[in-house]
Amino acid sequence: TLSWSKEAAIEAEAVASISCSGHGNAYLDGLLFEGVPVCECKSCYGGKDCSEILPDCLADADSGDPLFLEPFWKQHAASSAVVVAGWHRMSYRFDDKSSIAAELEKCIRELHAVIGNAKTDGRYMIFGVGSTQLLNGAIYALSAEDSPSPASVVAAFPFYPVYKSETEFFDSVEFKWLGDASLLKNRSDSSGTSIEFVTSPNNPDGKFRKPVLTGPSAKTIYDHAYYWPHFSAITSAADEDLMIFTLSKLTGHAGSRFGWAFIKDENVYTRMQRYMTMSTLAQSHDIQLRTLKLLKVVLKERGRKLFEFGYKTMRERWERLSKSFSSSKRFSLQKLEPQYCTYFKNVTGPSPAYAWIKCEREEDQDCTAVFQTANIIGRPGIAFFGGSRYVRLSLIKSQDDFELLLQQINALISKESA
Ligand SMILES: C=C(NCc1c(COP(=O)(O)O)cnc(C)c1O)C(=O)O
Repeated sequence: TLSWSKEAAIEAEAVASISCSGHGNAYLDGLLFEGVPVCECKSCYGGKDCSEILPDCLADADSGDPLFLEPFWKQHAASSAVVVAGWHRMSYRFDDKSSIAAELEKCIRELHAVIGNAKTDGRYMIFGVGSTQLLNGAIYALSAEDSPSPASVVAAFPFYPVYKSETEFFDSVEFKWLGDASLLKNRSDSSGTSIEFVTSPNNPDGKFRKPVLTGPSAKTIYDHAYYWPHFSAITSAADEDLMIFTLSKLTGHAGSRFGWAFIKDENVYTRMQRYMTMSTLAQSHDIQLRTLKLLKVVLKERGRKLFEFGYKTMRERWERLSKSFSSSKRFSLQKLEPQYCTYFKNVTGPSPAYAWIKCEREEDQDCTAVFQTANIIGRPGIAFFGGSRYVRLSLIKSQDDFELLLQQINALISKESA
């Protein structure tokens, strides 16, 4: 029979039972009104129980907030919840003096083996506060301390903007943001070390990528945030010296801030460890416990439940979006091909996290503005160094968000024939 944990379970279920009309949630740490947490409504819904649709609401497709997976976790409420004892792992370190939970490390390695998206043997693991922290940790780790000139940090256009903004923010003598990887394509090897971010599949266009730069002084950080069956066919197991993944795009728990890296070279690992120690000392024990609980759900039936749900959701969204754009001459979507997926053991159709839209008309120089006039908020193409003729629309938010986005897109495209 339950004893000390009963109160926590009762409290959690009481809050979960507050109805927000399916268009919002009440949370244990939510704002209290008359002692009860209020409903926090999804965008474009309001009222005490989120039952009111706000008039003339904008379709916000700016952020890659992965709420498309929330329904899955509600369907798996019992197996994905965890009660955290007040005395849970209070020490800075685990008993074996490491900063990462051995069971969680084992579970993550097993997950990659089951999905077949990465080789993890013979590699060290580091946990980070989101992969955001690991990205700069990797830059620091790959920049040589004794080099006469700073390492040049690059990425092929279009690329995830944080690579530039984070590298410039952590302004260092050891590394400098340079820009497009092609700038260094034909350089002589004497021009120092380059560190290239390779995002595969890519954000914003979902395409598979290889490094632009090769050779002994070209180092590469593989960002595989989206290399999961929700968004991409698994074509082979990534087998690189430095690979980064994030819980945000695997389970959708962006707010938990948990990412991990696999590193082959011991010196690079040691330097990255030093970066993590200097920046956050260690990764939260609370989030490691929760991540373990979530990944045990993912691993049930070799990931089938989560990835069938994720892929089905994203595939259907892409099919509906592609159908809408097929009748447009004004806008075009990125071209993605079906691929054989070694995980589903079948050919799977494109299901990218983002639409990377080009405005084809001569006069539509500012594509973001064109969508803004149609009450659609996208992320400007210039943010990815893809040019102002492009705009990125997030396809991974909630179903409410996607339905409103599609409604506004259909209205915009229908005006072409008017
Ligand atoms: C949320 C968004 N990107 C997250 C992201 C991240 C950061 O994810 P974390 O939540 O910090 O683990 C890392 N790498 C790539 C390629 C990403 O796209 C976005 O592009 O809107």
